[in-house]
Amino acid sequence: MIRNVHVDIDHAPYSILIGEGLLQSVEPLIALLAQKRVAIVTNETIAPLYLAGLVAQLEAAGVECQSIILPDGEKYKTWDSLNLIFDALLTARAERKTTLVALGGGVIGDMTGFAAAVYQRGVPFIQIPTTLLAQVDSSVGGKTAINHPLGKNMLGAFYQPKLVLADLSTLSTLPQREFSAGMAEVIKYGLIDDLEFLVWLEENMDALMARDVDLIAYAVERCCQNKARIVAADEKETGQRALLNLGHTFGHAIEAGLGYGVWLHGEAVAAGMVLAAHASRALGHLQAADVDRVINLLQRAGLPVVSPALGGERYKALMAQDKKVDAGRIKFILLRQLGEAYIGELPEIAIDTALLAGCESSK
Ligand SMILES: NC(=O)c1ccc[n+]([C@@H]2O[C@H](COP(=O)([O-])OP(=O)(O)OC[C@H]3O[C@@H](n4cnc5c(N)ncnc54)[C@H](O)[C@@H]3O)[C@@H](O)[C@H]2O)c1
Ligand SMILES: O=C(O)C(=O)C[C@@H](O)[C@H](O)[C@H](O)COP(=O)(O)O
Ligand SMILES: [Zn+2]
Repeated sequence: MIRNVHVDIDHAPYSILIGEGLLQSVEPLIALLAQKRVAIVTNETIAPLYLAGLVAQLEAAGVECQSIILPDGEKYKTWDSLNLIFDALLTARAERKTTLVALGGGVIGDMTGFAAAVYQRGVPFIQIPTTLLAQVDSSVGGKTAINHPLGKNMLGAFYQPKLVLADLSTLSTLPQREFSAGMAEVIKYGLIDDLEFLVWLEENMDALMARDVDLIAYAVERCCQNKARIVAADEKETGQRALLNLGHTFGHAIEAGLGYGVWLHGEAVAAGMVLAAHASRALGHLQAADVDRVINLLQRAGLPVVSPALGGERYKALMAQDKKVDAGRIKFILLRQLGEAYIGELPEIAIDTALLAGCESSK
């Protein structure tokens, strides 16, 4: 069964196709090519698993394929890696109608999308997400970026793909730690504005973590529906799209503070959502039992719920770089109740209370 979620952005609508074995029949991808030529961007881990099969199918359909294989890891989400893509495209004389195909997780997707936005001022691109995180979140919505040592995803562009092809079968090779990381973003959707889904996740988390394929398919579809709705209403994050940043103000500080790749993005978001829950409790919105519910669900997904002891001043300095900062004031995504997030500010005392409650002791 192929599930199809439509992303209804006026100037750039597209489909998210979700199903098992989609990489075995890539006709929908071929149908969208502006010329019979693609450059597939992937990494050293994914290439041996899925690249040859994809290339064989495309070549059988007469599509000329260039493969660009990058080093693997969040620490390579950099200008240097982006330049490797540009060098390869220019050397091969890739043209304006050549489609870039991102085959991989969020790191590959974010960098390929950015390269596509910039190469010859914009070429088509297609997402083939191969991690749970990429299938439920990063391949959808057109946020593309690289990191800077001073801040996460600081350089990038909004640039939508022409198609997202989420083959659930690729998750069979995904390590459990990475699967857990993706589950953090899944839980995020429930917390933001989908209480019914949050309850469903509480009921089904053990089966999801045991990789029940039907449940995973439903979760991926539900997350994509939620993200598509939010992104279609606010493509460039002038307002409500920022809700998708729940846990990220703290989480990005953890990623940059520890060094990119030490904690996975999803792990940092999980611990960051716990800090956001503690902060929401400090404001009087959540009860202790609500915070425990968040912690319990994340733990059942194999995720960290205690943040590293970077120190309050370091957290605040890193969060002061957040993209949601407005006139020097940090905007946080907070919870009015479970399933209802809002954009707000935090008094210093609430930040301190949250960090005290949610960080490892520095002793
Ligand atoms: N653009 C967005 O809206 C958005 C949303 C969420 C996260 N992100 C970004 O996404 C990145 C995290 O993405 P991620 O969690 O996918 O990490 P990732 O891209 O680093 O992939 C995780 C690991 O799994 C490996 N891998 C990928 N697919 C595999 C498969 N099928 N089998 C075996 N191994 C596989 C990768 O090589 C890597 O080692 C972060 O940089 C984050 O900032 C972007
Ligand atoms: O799509 C969005 O919008 C998100 O915020 C999704 C997040 O999960 C993702 O990590 C995103 O890259 C964070 O955005 P940023 O603008 O804070 O870098
Ligand atoms: Zn994220």
